[in-house]
Amino acid sequence: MHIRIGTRGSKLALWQAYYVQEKLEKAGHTSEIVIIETKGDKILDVAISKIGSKGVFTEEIEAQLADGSIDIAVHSAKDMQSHLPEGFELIAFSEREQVNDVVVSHKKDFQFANQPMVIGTSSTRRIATLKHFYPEIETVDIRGNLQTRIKKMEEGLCDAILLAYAGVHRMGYHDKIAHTLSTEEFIPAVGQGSVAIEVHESLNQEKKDVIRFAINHKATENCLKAERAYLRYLEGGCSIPVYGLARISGTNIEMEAGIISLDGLERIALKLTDSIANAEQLGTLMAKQVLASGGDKILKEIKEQL
Ligand SMILES: NCc1[nH]cc(CCC(=O)O)c1CC(=O)O
Repeated sequence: MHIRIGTRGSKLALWQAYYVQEKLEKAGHTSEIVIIETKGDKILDVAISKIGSKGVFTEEIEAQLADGSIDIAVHSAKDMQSHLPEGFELIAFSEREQVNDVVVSHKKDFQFANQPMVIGTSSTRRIATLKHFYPEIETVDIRGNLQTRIKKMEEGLCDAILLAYAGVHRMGYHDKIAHTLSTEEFIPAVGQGSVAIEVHESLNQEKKDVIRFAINHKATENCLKAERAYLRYLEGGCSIPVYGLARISGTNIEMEAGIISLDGLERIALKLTDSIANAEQLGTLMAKQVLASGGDKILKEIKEQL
């Protein structure tokens, strides 16, 4: 079968598209990559929260899925909204790689610790978590793709930056990893480390099946079902510091998730377990318990502040 793969043109997005292409090829399918520029790629100097975060990196891609110009779109799973627009669905999740956030530094003798230093990150989740566990550390806003961020750091903006291991690994910057953050403190963003395949419901079923068979990793899919159900119930957009990580343990799924106030003072992190078959219910139950444990108040405050 021949599959047309739509993707953004950033280096990370292209890595993901080639990764999917390779998996399709191994399963005996040919494919081509179609690069699509989105509004989010064109507007570089305005904070995403100001353009309205919904769909700025996906609208143009979804238009091509809907009219059949492309068969699938490839995304970082963690960048996908918890509610997709009507008619779109995620049909596969690639095997998740190491989920941790990492500290990347250009300084040879860099030591990550709770002592004065400047760390670059624009993620509200990472900023609040640093404030909670490492109050001595100062943060500075840093934007752009990985290459741009590393350049800004080397030019002196900060001592180190916080990134997802997955992106650092995909871009080949292992040698700059100074420290791997524990998932106990830095619970990652929902979906971190997996690549998601989006289609329009009109795509023919045989193609959907073939693509799912070539790319989907069942254990990752179950974990992401729980995590995305959690995010969906909270209606947390990407600028809200909620986190959630599910892992398979035998026939069970173990989930750790919560929310943190923007100043880092109030942090909720709960653990729940259920059987794999109840992955989605587990995510929803987690959201209800996080809200009931004070998360509702934190979420309300965050929405007022952002
Ligand atoms: N928010 C941007 C983004 N989207 C996906 C990744 C990395 C790859 C992944 O986690 O799947 C990153 C960079 C980062 O957070 O450091």
